[in-house]
Amino acid sequence: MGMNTTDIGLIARVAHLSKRYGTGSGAVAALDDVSIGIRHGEFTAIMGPSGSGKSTLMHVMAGLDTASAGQVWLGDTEITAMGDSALTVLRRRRVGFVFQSFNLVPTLDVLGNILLPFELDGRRPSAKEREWVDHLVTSLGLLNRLSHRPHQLSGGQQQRVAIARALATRPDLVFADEPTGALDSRTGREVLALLATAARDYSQSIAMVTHDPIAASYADRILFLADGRVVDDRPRSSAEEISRIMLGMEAAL
Ligand SMILES: Nc1ncnc2c1ncn2[C@@H]1O[C@H](COP(=O)(O)OP(=O)(O)OP(=O)(O)O)[C@@H](O)[C@H]1O
Repeated sequence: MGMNTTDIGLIARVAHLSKRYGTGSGAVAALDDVSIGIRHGEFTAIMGPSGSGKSTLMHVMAGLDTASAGQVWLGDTEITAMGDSALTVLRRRRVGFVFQSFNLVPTLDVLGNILLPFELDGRRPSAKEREWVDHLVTSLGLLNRLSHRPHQLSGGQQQRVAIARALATRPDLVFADEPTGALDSRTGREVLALLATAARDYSQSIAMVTHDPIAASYADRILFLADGRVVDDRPRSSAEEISRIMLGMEAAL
């Protein structure tokens, strides 16, 4: 309890986290006493069968949903103690998101979408931040697409824009929710390789929710959820090993 989250190499942490939906006999325990840490600079996959609580865990960790019990920290900030408006500011400044559906603003061009987090924070990027954005644009292969609108881009290109936007402010933690769910398998692998590179080269902490063993095989670490509980915690594993663990979990349900 005395140790700060960041002192122990964690960028986020949850302790005895529970989330119930509904009341009485219709109540569902989406999360049941979950305690985990997300390590700084790692690409962490959160896996589990449908209904195991993956999305709920991500939403509560990102301050998008409230906990029924337990605590959540982002860095040394306990977000379970914060109100809605403080959480909105924290999400804007310290968290990035990559969604299955890309969630780009259709009326903004690529550059406008990438710079949106600064816009929403009511400021312009500093010279250093603009340099970083230029670097991201180049390394993600978006340089000759900057004035295009999202509908003029392929799915893979749209997801690369979403990744650039998520990394633009160098957030403490990027949450990726089934980021390859809408992509063909080759494009999906490219996107996963980009996320893995962001963790390796930029020490970007990433937490990715997925039910796809191939996607999880790109992660440095894999947390397995079943029935709202953490049931396994593995270092980088092959898609075959991950599939075996998942099959074992489903057989046990
Ligand atoms: N808003 C809600 N109201 C009631 N029950 C909910 C709500 N959201 C989730 N649940 C329930 O909580 C449990 C966990 O759901 P969650 O969406 O977190 O699972 P998941 O692992 O992300 O599933 P999937 O892979 O299918 O998206 C499920 O039993 C689900 O039905």
